Amino acid sequence: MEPVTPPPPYSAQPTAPMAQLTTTMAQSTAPTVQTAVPLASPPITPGQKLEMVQAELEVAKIRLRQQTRERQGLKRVAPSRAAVLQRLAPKVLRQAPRPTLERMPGQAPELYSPRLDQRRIAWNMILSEAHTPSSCSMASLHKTHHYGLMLILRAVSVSAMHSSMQTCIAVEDENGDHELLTIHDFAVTSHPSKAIQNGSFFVVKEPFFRTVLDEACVLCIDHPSEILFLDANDPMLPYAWRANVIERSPTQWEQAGNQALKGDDPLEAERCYSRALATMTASQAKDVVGGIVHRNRAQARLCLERWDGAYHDAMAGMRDLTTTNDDFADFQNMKALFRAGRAAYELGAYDRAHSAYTSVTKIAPDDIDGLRELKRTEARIAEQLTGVNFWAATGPQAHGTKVDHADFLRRTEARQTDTHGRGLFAVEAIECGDIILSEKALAFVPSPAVPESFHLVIPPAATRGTFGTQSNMWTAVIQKVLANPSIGPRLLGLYAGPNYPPLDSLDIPMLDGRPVVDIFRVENIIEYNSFGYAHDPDLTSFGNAALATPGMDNKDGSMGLWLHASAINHSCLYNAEHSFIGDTIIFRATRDIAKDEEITTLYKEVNADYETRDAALRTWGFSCDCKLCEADRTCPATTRRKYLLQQAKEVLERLPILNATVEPRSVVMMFEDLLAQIQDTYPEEFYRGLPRLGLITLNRYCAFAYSRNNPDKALEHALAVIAAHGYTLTITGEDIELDRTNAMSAPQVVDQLMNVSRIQESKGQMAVPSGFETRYGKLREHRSTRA
Ligand SMILES: C[S@@+](CC[C@H](N)C(=O)[O-])C[C@H]1O[C@@H](n2cnc3c(N)ncnc32)[C@H](O)[C@@H]1O
Repeated sequence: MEPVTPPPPYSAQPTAPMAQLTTTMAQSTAPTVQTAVPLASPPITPGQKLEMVQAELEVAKIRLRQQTRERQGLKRVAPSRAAVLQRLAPKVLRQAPRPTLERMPGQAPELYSPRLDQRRIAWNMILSEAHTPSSCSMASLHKTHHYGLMLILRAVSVSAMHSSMQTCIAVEDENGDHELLTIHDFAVTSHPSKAIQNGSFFVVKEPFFRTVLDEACVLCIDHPSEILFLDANDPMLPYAWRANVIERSPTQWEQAGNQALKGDDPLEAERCYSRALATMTASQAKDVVGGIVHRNRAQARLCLERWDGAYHDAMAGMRDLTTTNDDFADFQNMKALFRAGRAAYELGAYDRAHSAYTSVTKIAPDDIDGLRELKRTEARIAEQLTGVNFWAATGPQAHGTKVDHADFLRRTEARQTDTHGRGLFAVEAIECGDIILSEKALAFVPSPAVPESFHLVIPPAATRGTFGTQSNMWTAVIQKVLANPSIGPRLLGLYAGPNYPPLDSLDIPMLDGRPVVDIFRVENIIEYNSFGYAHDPDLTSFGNAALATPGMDNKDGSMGLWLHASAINHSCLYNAEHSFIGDTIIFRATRDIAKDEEITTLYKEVNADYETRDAALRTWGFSCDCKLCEADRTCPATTRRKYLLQQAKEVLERLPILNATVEPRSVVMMFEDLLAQIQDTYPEEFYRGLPRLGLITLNRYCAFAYSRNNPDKALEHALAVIAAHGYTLTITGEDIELDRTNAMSAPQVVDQLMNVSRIQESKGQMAVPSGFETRYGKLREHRSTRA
């Protein structure tokens, strides 16, 4: 079978030995950056980081282009083994402690992200040109190299760290040609030894070289499915390499698996159990010993968080009770059911978990563990219908990073929109303030433990680099989907940017027993769909901000990917606002939402200046067509407003100096004058009923300035802040009505509403506590609950 889309890096004409490949394509892997900053240096701001990232990107690309020109079309001369090992040596020496590539249960995500040498500001990696994974099985490939072909290689060194996300190792082929091989860490994670050992054998499917900055060319593997490890006695190996290993019996493999499981090595245990099953006949696999091996492999897979496989193994490990009726068989089935229940629970398949635990309680009605798990699962099933009250009794802070609650998604569904791709729609009316949905992340990564250091991943053709938490997210998502291919259809159904049209089939194909995942598509999915935790806890409307790191931008701070919520499109006049509790995202309605109305949210804080706002949204590949953007685009005064807003910004920056040198009253008068001019740039025919964002900041300042000695003026400016957010406040006698149709909720609105209430109280007009105050009280910490 030929690959559907020929990957660009392959040379068109395969030749014989590895040594004769030519370098025709500019593929690159940069060396790790040597920029050293002393440990005690002050923290680097996101802005400075971005500058460094851009500078590095430019330097790397210039050097790369130059070297590519020099090498274009050159016949490759195979380096000697000594030369290859010499190239590898410095990497081995400077190697930082390798991460544990497989995350163990209960281990916090940051512990398995690569630990960084703190003296380095960045570990960078320039990617290959994006290409699809090989779609060929081993049996369909010829035993040599390049497109349609494969290489069989032997490692001749220990592996070293090539970049923050790549391993490299010296290899040889059966002709005795030597090369350096770089492997994306994703591809190594499922290898039993967790790193490639000296002397190990493997097949590389459709291999290619890429040019690197400091070391001629290297063979490279990006997609995890393109490397397959072979046993020492595999018949595919050249005769001279093959070891005379005596094959173990199924029972011996099973015992080796048990030993590994006891020794806390679930990866090796899984490999041994798989070998035990592979060496059994079909009928053996179904009998008692086969059942034991399946159940044990289920346990190993639970430890590896391979829930899909764990569930199937556990179910395969069930003994048929119609033919056997003894206590031991019951005991074995309870084991299988507990394992199936746990795997299903972790996958969020609560109906399957419920059925497993119900069966447990049928076998042993008084089993405490069975009853507890059944109750827990029933609570999750109820939450899917009713939602979760995260604030009940203990409050949001009580939930850890990994929230043990079910998703609440039934009020919304994804549908096709006319112009924005898929969108999320309400299937029932939702009241202002109500929870629209809550969802656990497919993958969640907290901000790096060492914020001063960061990964930098640079696709060579792109103008953007990926850094910070986002590169850790990439690893987390790939690991999750490799371990649980059943997630594939929901993940691959997400928008992946303009270069990745929707797939015909969303199932993850299996080839040679391994899931085939296109890591470049997944990287784009993360880029377009993940949410970053707000970096300013003060701007977080509700939920806990513990995972947000002040001073970090989204790419550096905690972030996650939510499959259902990813269908939500942007609108500056949004009707939903999100926050986070642990790894759960929660959307609430900021106004009443009608049945069948589209749910929209803010992708980026809305800037009063249209050009700035539009530029930010264009990074997602669109221009917003909400009424506010439409007004800003067509209103002739938008340019003048930009000029005035710049003036206001400059004045505000000079505020401390002004306050010290000028009579405060004159500053306020200057602001009022500017406000009047900005107000003129919002003609009523364009902005009726819409927010006027350029009026917010200065009105807030004036409301504050007047709050001590001029309650009427303070009230006027407080009401102006509320109106500038798009709220229409109508006061008729004692009735106050707030029209939220085009409003933008914000903590400042809550502040100003409370200001209004205070001012009225000071004027002797006592407000009757209602709504917000009866629900949340008057305490300042509750200001975070939005209007
Ligand atoms: C997280 S996805 C949202 C779901 C997406 N529409 C889909 O089809 O799956 C983000 C992408 O949706 C599109 N999008 C979101 N809001 C939009 C808007 N207001 N106008 C046009 N496209 C929008 C953009 O292509 C953006 O990169």
